This record gives sequence, C-alpha cells and structure tokens, in this order.
Amino acid sequence: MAAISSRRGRQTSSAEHWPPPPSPDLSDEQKELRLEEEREAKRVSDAIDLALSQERETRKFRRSEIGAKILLLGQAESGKSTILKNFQLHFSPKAFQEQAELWRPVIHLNLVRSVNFILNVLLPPKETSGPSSPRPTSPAASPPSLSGTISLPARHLDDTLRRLCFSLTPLRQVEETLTKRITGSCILPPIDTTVSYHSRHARTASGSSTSTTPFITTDITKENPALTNLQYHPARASEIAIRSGTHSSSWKRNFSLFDRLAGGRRQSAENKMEAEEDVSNRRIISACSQDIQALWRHPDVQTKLREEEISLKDQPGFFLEDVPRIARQDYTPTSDDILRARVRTIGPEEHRISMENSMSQVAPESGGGKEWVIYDVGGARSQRAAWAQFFDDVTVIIFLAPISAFNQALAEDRSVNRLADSMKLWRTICSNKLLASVDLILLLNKIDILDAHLKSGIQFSKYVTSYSKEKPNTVESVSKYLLDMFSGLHHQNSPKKRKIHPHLTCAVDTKATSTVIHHIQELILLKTLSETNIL
Ligand SMILES: Nc1nc2c(ncn2[C@@H]2O[C@H](COP(=O)(O)OP(=O)(O)OP(=O)(O)O)[C@@H](O)[C@H]2O)c(=O)[nH]1
Ligand SMILES: [Mg+2]
Repeated sequence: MAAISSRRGRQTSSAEHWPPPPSPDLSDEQKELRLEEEREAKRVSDAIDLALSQERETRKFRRSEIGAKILLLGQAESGKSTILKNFQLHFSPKAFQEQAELWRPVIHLNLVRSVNFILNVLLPPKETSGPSSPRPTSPAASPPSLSGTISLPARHLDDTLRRLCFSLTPLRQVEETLTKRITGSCILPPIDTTVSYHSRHARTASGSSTSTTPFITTDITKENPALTNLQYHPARASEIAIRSGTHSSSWKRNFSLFDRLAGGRRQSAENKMEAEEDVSNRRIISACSQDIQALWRHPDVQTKLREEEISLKDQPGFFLEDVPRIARQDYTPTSDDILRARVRTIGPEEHRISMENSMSQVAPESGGGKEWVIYDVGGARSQRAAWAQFFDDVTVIIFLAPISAFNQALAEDRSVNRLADSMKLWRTICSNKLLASVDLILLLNKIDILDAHLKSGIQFSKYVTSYSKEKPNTVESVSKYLLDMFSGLHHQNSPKKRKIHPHLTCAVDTKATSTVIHHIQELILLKTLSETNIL
C-alpha cells in the first residue's frame, strides 16, 4: 500500500497524531465529517495492509509446502505437455505407468482420426453424400457425417482402395464415440491448422533484419490464395482439444470408468454401456488393423498425400506406422506412445509431482523431498492471457520453442511464422519485470524434426533469410544460430543481468530428456538452497 502509506506518512509528519486535527475554519458538522472520512481511510488502509501481510504469510507457508513452482510456457504444440509427461515419468514412474490405460483411447483416437482424414482426402463428402455437400474442409472443421456410409464408391479409386474405403467406414463411428467419451461432446473441436510453408509459397524476404531478430518470411497467403481459405485445410488431421480442470487432467477422470470396471466395482447401466462401447471400439480397431495398414501402404494414397503436400508423419499424434501393435485388443500404451499422443491443452492445469525416487532423500531442507507443482498452460494465442496469473512466486519458467517450425504458419494466424511467434513470445517473457528474478530454462525443442526437415532438403535460409545461404544447412549450424538468436533476445530485453539455461531437446526421447531434467533439478535445488541461505 505504498500510495496510502506515503500519504499517511506525509500527514503524520505535519501533525503529531492521526487523524490530524481538522482546520479550525470548518463548522462542527464539517469537522466531524472530515474526521469520519479520515478514520474510514485509515480503516481501509489497515485492512489492505493486513490482507497483504496475510497473503505474504500464506505464500511463505505454501512455499514451505512445495519444493518448487514450475511454469511451462511456449506456443501451441511446442511440447509443454510432453515435457510435463517426462517429469511425471522421471519422478513418479509408478504413477505414470498406472495411468497408461487411460491414454489408450486417446492414442486410438489419434490413430482413427488419421485414417478418417485419409478417407476424407480420397473421398470428399460430396462423393459420399450427394451433390449439395461441399468439398471437405479439414476433418476438424467439417467432418463428413461421422456415422455415414460410403454408398457411392469413387470411380477414380482402384478396386482395392474402394474396398478399403468401404471396409474402414466403421472407424467413423469409432471416432464419434471416442471423441464423445474423451471430450464429453461428439462435436469435433474447432479447426487447428498449422500449414507448412512450402518452398514454392515462400515470399522473397525484403527489409532489413535486426542484429538478433532473423528475417523470416511472413505472408505466404498472398502467394497461395488457397491458404487464405480458413475453411479448407488440406494439410493435417484434426486434434482433440480438452478443457482441463485446474487440477490435473480432468479428461482422465472420464476414463476412470475403465479402472472401475477393470476392478469389477460399481457398474451402473451407463457405465456398462460405456464399457461395452469400449470393447466394441477395440474390436473394430483390431478388425480393421490389416486394412488400415493396407490403406497407409497403398501407393495411390502416398501419391495423393504427396500431391496435396500433406505430411501426416510430421504431425502430432501420428500412429499409422504402429498399427500392428496399437490395434491389438490387448494393447497397453508404452511410455513412448504416451509421449507421442496428442491432446491440446485448453486452460491452465496444475500438476503435483511427488518424488518416488531418490530425489526425496536429497536435502529435504532444500525442497528435495517436497512436491513440485507444475503449471501446464494452453499455448494458443487465445490461451496466453491466462499465463500471467502464475507468474507470482514462480521458481523457474521452462520456455519451449519448437525450432522445427521455421517453415510453418501459426494455426491462429496464417500470416505469422511459428518461429517468429516463438521469438516474440520469448522476448515478452524475458522483458517482463515481474519475472526479472526468475530462472529461465530455454528448451529449443523438436530438434529431431528439425534434423529430418533439413536432411530432406528444406533450406532453412529460404525461410529465415537472415541466415546466410552460404552457411551449412545442418542441424548443428542451424541450432547454434537459433541458440544465439534466443540468447541475444534475452540479453537485449532482460530487465536485469541473469543467466539463461538453454538446451536442445527432443521431448519424445525420454533418455535424452532425462539429462535435461537432471539439470533442471540441480538448478532448482541450488536456487532453493540459496534462498534458504544454506549456500
Ligand atoms: N518428434 C517430436 N515430437 C514432439 C516433440 N515434442 C513434442 N512432440 C509432439 O508434439 C505434439 C505436441 O506436443 P504437446 O506437448 O502436446 O504441445 P503443447 O505445447 O502442450 O501444446 P498445447 O497444449 O496446444 O499448448 C505431441 O504429439 C508430442 O508428442 C519433439 O521434440 N519431437
Ligand atoms: Mg499442452
């Protein structure tokens, strides 16, 4: 309460007691009124001071309860939730494994959506539901009648493909029921588009670049009017978006049903129906296993996807190459599967990690044996306003920048390059005065995809024109360049001098990520020790 205190301070210096005596020129009534106003102002001021001191105490108490408060930030699909899963796997492996069954429907839905997406590419709805239907947009924006049947096999497909399209029709129904079970609604989530910047769409860059901001081609839509049509997204399958509760993922609670049934406990009529639905979905997926594989391997499918410049393999939640294993009726997801499963985060989630391993024995006074609270937030633009509420009292921020996205547009605004968006976000976090004393861990993520892109011949310099064409188009050179860029942005914008802790990561590689988690763990320990004056 700086304003009130300073006002009060000034007044007490000009008068010996509080409230100061009213001016003698005032009438008795005015004097009384003035005195009452002063007393009221003091009451309010005292109440605010009390509330602030209580809040400080509560915070101190909470801080002593938890070992660290970690905030995961970064644009959508940067890998925040995947890093969170790594933390869970690293520190609470038993609890993580126990949840494996809950991920099965999500992984099945990821798979089934890829299949239905291919069917939509091969058989746009107008061919299945009559002349008045529009051409399919994305499966998310305008799914064909989910439970519809293919009554008019397309003449442009060969016999095998026509048969496959027909035999895989039940997967539409599976998508519908799984979506309903996971999201609580059969309405598919809104379109989430991340368009690849294909080289032929890239605009020649013009204008100068600053020393730390690379010039990145921005507006691809002018070159390619098809991309301005928000309704038609040719390049990717849809995703599941789930509004989670503040505490942990509430969608998992939808599936606790399976646990209950597995344990043979309460079976209401509804639960029984859902269990039957689950069994039926698994049977259908298993029965379709051979046909899904045949569809994915079919040369015409691969040609069509190539022609449409669709790379399903690069998309999150891609499981088409794991079908023999995943489609088995007795399938239980592995840790790797869980890390690769895609669920878009909507709304901040609080996760508490209790250390199951030796970490709990380490220096309890330094926070080693306490819970860590990790906040995972949605990274889409519409979600970012919710980030600031977690800035208070944060121990470390883990910022993820997916550096493979240098040739992609932001889903929310196709005129914005994803790498440019990441850099802008990073600059905003670095320059935030509230966070001036917070340790920043920078994860330049998806290094594996960056490597694959560069090896496939995509030229980094074509999209980031400040990167000289003469420089090698290799993951080593490009990642070093990006690391320098991000470090430079921090250096230029941080309100005070501090070190950042950068890492190149592949969040789906648990072994490599575990080294990074060790570093983060050490950093948190050091920070807590220095805060408690042990160091
Ligand atoms: N190949 C590869 N895939 C990754 C990597 N990191 C994350 N992914 C995948 O990318 C997808 C998106 O990752 P998420 O962790 O869901 O992204 P997010 O930042 O939480 O996204 P929002 O919740 O939308 O904000 C998931 O399917 C992950 O498996 C990586 O380093 N390499
Ligand atoms: Mg997420």
